[in-house]
Amino acid sequence: MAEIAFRNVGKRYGGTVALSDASFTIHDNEFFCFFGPPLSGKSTILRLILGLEMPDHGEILIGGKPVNAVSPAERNVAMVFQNLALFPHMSARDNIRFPLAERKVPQAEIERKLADVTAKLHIGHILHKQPAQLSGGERQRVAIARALVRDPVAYLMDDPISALDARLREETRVELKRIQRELGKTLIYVTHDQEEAMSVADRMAILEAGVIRQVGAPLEIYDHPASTYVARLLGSPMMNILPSTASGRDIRVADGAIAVEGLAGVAEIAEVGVRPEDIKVSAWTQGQSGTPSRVYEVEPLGGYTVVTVDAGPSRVRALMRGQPDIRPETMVALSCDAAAVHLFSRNGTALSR
Ligand SMILES: Nc1ncnc2c1ncn2[C@@H]1O[C@H](COP(=O)(O)OP(=O)(O)OP(=O)(O)O)[C@@H](O)[C@H]1O
Repeated sequence: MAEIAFRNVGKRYGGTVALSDASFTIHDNEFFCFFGPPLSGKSTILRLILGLEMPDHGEILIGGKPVNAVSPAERNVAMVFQNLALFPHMSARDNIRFPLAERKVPQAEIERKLADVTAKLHIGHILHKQPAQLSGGERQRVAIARALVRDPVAYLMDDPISALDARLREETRVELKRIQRELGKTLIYVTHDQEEAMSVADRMAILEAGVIRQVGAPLEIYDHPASTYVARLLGSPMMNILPSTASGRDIRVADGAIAVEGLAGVAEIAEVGVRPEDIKVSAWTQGQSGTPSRVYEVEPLGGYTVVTVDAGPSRVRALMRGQPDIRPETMVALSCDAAAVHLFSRNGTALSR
């Protein structure tokens, strides 16, 4: 059992709060991501799990047992190096054997573990190669094999693919997800890339300045962000957060520039959120009811198009499929289904209706 849990864990460095009263549980065999902007506390969490840092307060549990007083070696969680670095002068085989040879594990046991992990990761045919002769995906499998050979209860990765170019990053994250599924081991993963977090994680925790703001499955958080902070972090283009005014129970969004049929509000509402893919854009025709808006810019991206519109006091982005016939400076009508609208209070927390 490799469930990893934090109970009210806090960590300061001098006057800086790196992690504030964090509580979460990472389940066994889960691909769990920590996601947040730079300096939000992601690496601090990994160092606390590894035992490289001690919490100021709170309890860390691995497999149900408190480990605050347990040394890093005895915790048996493995860190996969940043950018999946391998020793360049060693073959894949020697790279994988290294952590065991270093610990003076008997030769026969090294060979047995090597055979086991190579079979699991399907890399038997590349063991003789040097890292420079391997593809990005193969290097990744070898780097993971080197971490796994110790048979850790969980393995940790700190922004492991951030230095790769965009295309290789996309390939690598698919590969990572597949490897984790095949191995069925707990993988704890740090990234500052929202698309990467969404694509790989079974569940994720979103951080802001040392505070965990929301924990859940990526799509659950995407569909039900608990705050404007979280809403803005997930999705590209990001969610439009728009001022709203309520008259009675009716809500006017962006001074009426976005028509939302049947949207009923709650008293505390201050802002509404609408995802770009939920905004409908249609050409404005003279004499039509509602409020026209001017198209500010159009970005054709092939499979879809981003249309930026000056809607009342706000600039709104809409994501449209394909290549619609919409030009800059023309007038359009904007609308949205009531069900797709998120309501937020003045302090940015989500309101239920
Ligand atoms: N050893 C340290 N000494 C002093 N302050 C530290 C130390 N390690 C982290 N911090 C501070 O703690 C906070 C959290 O840092 P942390 O490295 O955990 O963030 P992060 O989200 O991993 O950032 P990044 O994405 O840039 O790696 C930051 O304000 C950082 O400056």
